[in-house]
Amino acid sequence: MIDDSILKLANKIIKAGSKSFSSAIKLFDPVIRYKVLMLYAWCRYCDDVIDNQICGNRSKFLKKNVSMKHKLKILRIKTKRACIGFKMKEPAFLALQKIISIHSFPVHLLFEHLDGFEMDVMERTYITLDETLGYCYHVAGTIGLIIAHLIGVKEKDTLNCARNLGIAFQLTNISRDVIDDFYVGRCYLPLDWLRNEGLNKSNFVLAENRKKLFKVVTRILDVAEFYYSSSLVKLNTLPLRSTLAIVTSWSIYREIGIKIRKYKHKAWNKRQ
Ligand SMILES: Nc1ncnc2c1ncn2[C@@H]1O[C@H](COP(=O)(O)OP(=O)(O)OP(=O)(O)O)[C@@H](O)[C@H]1O
Ligand SMILES: CC(C)=CCC/C(C)=C/CC/C(C)=C/CC/C(C)=C/COP(=O)(O)OP(=O)(O)O
Ligand SMILES: [Mn+2]
Repeated sequence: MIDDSILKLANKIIKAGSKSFSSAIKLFDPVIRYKVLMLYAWCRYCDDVIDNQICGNRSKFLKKNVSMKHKLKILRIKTKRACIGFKMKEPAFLALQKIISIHSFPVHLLFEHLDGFEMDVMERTYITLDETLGYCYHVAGTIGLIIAHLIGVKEKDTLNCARNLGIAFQLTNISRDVIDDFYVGRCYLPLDWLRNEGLNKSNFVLAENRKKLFKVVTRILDVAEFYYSSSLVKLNTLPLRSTLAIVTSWSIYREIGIKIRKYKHKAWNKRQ
């Protein structure tokens, strides 16, 4: 069942794509780790295709001419084909088929995840916190739900904890990457909250506005705290190694937010 070549590649991808997650994943038991690695390979591939990157790294070698809309359409078609058993070529879709062949989970969550990419492709702006949370659900809450299914979670309350952890991670990710995201035309901060500080989606990035930006980001981190704490409620119902892996990723990623609070308006001078 465990196909070595795909496993080796997936390990390389998560090491390049995320120091944070590649360390925590080691604590899962081998079978769950394999499934989560396969899922990461698909997620990272989709994110890289849409962002025109390789493992999260901007790459000058990638061609820029294909429209993001077209790339998203292809991702949806290939994911659908992988789900219904087509013979796939790319490792990301072979990895996805590995999961589907050993563990059934609601595959509609894969398409809800891609719906989050559609918001990026449409260069969506987010007026209220609710709209920002909707984006977080699609790009990360769905991943939490899939991982919970892969761990064997069935219980609704526990699935909600997994969804909430994904949302907490994404709120942290938004806070960490707010300046970098601006330079690729993205702002996930609620425009209402920027307006409260006299900012807008064009000037929040200016050096003279960093202290005001930090006030908005602190509010986002406070919301993330709500999701971090609500994600722990049902952790004790999971197998021990899964709890260990999740608590480790919980602390590592949440630490990024603690560093942002510590460095305040200087938090974006280097990557936390
Ligand atoms: N200064 C930066 N600005 C934007 N992206 C960066 C920067 N440094 C690293 N990255 C991207 O983040 C990814 C991992 O980089 P790095 O190892 O520094 O952070 P990380 O701890 O892995 O982040 P994560 O929170 O994703 O685990 C890479 O995909 C890289 O492209
Ligand atoms: C609590 C229970 C029952 C289960 C836990 C379920 C899990 C592990 C939920 C977390 C899901 C998850 C890992 C979502 C992705 C979050 C996220 C912000 C990913 C971004 O990846 P990075 O590599 O950090 O970001 P970049 O793409 O910006 O580099
Ligand atoms: Mn990363």
